[in-house]
Amino acid sequence: MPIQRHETDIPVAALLVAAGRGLRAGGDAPKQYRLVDGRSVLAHALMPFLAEPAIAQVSVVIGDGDEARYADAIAGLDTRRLATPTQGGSTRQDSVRRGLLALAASGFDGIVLVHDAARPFVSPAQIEAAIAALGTTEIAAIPALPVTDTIKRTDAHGHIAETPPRDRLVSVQTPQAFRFRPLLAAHEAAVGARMTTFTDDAALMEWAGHPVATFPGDPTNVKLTHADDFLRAGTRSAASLVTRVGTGYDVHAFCEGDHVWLGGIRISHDRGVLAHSDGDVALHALTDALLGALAEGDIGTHFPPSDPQWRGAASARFLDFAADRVRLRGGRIDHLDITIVCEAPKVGPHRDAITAEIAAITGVREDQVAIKATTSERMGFTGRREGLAALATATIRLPEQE
Ligand SMILES: Nc1ccn([C@@H]2O[C@H](COP(=O)(O)OP(=O)(O)OP(=O)(O)O)[C@@H](O)[C@H]2O)c(=O)n1
Ligand SMILES: C[C@](O)(CO)[C@H](O)COP(=O)(O)O
Repeated sequence: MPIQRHETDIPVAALLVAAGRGLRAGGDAPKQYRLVDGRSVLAHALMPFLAEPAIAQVSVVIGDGDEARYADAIAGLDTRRLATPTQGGSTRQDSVRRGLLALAASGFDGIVLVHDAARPFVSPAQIEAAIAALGTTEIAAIPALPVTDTIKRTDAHGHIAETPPRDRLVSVQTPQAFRFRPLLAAHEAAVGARMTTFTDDAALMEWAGHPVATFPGDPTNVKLTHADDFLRAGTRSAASLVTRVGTGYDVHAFCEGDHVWLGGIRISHDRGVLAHSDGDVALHALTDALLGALAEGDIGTHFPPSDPQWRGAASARFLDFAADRVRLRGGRIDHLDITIVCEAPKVGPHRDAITAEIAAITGVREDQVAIKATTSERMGFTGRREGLAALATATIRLPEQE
């Protein structure tokens, strides 16, 4: 697994706490496992962390008995940087502490981003802002938003006791960024001092005497807390993403050989294909379709044929890159449609395997992948069995603000 580093070369880990019971939200399952726009809240929250190149490791803290729900939630995600989940505690504070201890046991040290699984709308920009805000000098940095309502403190009878001046009040969110060792030490010290009612990790760091910096939060990065939040979440999620469609086309000529690669599958054939990479026309067309939907150039822009490192490369790498770009931009893939044009080899017997392979590479369900094939009725270069062609269409959704 390639471990990518923060620009200061300090390893960065993300810790998502998902062990709460969601009592205020109600429902049949803890809120992080409920679906918003076809995906669990936890999957929404995880995806931008899994796609962030600066993050080397993502750990999730889950509730006792939630193992099957967790397995369902992460199915189809890119789990290469996802650690085995840790069992949480009875409070958020205890769950974070347990997650930190598991990270320490794995030998981790560096920067940790602590995020609520109940905040599914976290953007790649907020994750990058958290890392940047910590920079090389801060110990803690948290996203903060100025409050727009007047905030009051009440007494035990519900009467107003105080109206603090609003100009310095902020409401804070996650992801909160910390130097790992001081955060773990603060958590351990708090347990030792029986200080167990902190509602965020920054409050723990304040208690331990550390300065906590702020950076601008994101009003859309709400925490789903009450049942009504789910009604608003469905609307927000659908409204904030716009549909983009991209198309791709690729051809390769046959040459001497005994197999071709099609849709990530090696198929025995009496010809090979002339290509710099493995010559998989289906994956090349699909990569271009995704890059087209993103308006981020084409396969040659990112993987120039003049670059020797791509000689013989598995085209799954190109497709994986394009699918990661969608996630990194906070988007999602809705549908992938491919038509392969050739007289031979026959695609039908391999359709299911190709579908499964493309779904696995791109992190979508198999029912979001359509594989079709046709001959060109013996006309043209495919009809004369001189080569293979593929066309692809990718439908994705991207955040509107982009
Ligand atoms: N024992 C706990 C309690 C909370 N959390 C996590 O901390 C985040 C913020 O907590 P909150 O919104 O309070 O979630 P719940 O505790 O699940 O909600 P409730 O208080 O309504 O039961 C959530 O991602 C939640 O899963 C956790 O990991 N372990
Ligand atoms: C961490 C947090 O999301 C920051 O706003 C918040 O404090 C969590 O509070 P809760 O009591 O767990 O809902």
